[in-house]
Amino acid sequence: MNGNGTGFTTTGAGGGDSLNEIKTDIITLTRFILTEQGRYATQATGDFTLLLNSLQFAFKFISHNIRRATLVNLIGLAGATNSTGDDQKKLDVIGDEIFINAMRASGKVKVLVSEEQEEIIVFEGDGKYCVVCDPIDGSSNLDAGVSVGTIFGVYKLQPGSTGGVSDVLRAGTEMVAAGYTMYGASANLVLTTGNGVNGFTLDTALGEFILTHPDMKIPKKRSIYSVNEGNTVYWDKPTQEYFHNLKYPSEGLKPYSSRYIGSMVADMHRTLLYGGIFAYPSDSKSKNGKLRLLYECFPMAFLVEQAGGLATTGTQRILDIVPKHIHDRSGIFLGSEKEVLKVVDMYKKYEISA
Ligand SMILES: O=P(O)(O)OC[C@H]1O[C@](O)(COP(=O)(O)O)[C@@H](O)[C@@H]1O
Repeated sequence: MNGNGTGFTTTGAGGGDSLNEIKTDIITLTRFILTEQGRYATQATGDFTLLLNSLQFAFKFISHNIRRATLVNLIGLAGATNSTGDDQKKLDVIGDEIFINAMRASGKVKVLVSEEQEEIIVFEGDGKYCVVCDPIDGSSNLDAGVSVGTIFGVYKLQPGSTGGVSDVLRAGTEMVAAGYTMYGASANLVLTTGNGVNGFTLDTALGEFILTHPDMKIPKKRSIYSVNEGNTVYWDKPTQEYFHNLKYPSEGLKPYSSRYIGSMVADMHRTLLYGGIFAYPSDSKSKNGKLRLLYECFPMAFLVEQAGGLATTGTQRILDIVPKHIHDRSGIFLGSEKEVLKVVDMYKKYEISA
């Protein structure tokens, strides 16, 4: 067991490296999950490992198609809209199909929710997991080659259930695993099963996700904010004052830096690594946010909390919310603990309660 609690070394010390620095003792995702299941899941049946194997196959297949999209005319619109009214990109449809087929083929999934599907999908068989996903998050950036990603969350089927919407209309606190794969310079999978957060990088030559970021911890504070300021006029007073204070700090303090890619996975990957705060506040009139609770907010909130950060609406912990519909949306602020606590304090100052 070494200092980073994962039991694995990524620096080579004791990792059995051969003389010329070729890493010969690499930790693949499957090896990592098998060890983790062995350590945490007393009655590990291997079902979760098989589910994760199907998930990583879907990520590799989607990554492959995104990389060659311009070459094989997979760029542009598919000519249809999805369940929440967004124009579907061709890769939204391809990513969705790849994900659905992989989850069906795993034999371990009973219920699937996808951003691209109006209703839940209930698979044949005795799968005991429910998966919620956004197959291609940030797809509005695809044609510009900006990083996009797949976001997912996993619930256990409720005891005695034969698979229905009530298996997924549950608080985020009931999720047993969550993560995202970002398709950027490389494909990065960031995963939690409730025992911390670990990051893996796809080695396309080996076709394996390799542990490269063990035991990720988000910095407690960092002067970086990430929000679409074009929406400022729609924000409520606490949100407007909060971001105003970051840009016009009191005497002697430096203003925060602004970073916004417009692809939640990419903005969250940077926030997890560097710290700071990402937000998509709700509209003060409709009280509606843009990002979907089940397959965008919950998985990211689970990861951030497991990495030592916080996730809130401003007045409520994101993971405590119980959705009423599978495509419900919510306002969200998440990231470094000290940054998010300033948002909570601002809402308290305005006495705005949940
Ligand atoms: O363009 P906006 O309004 O800033 O919204 C950007 C946000 O919307 C999203 O693109 C929504 O995701 P989808 O692409 O999955 O619909 C997020 O990735 C991103 O954070």
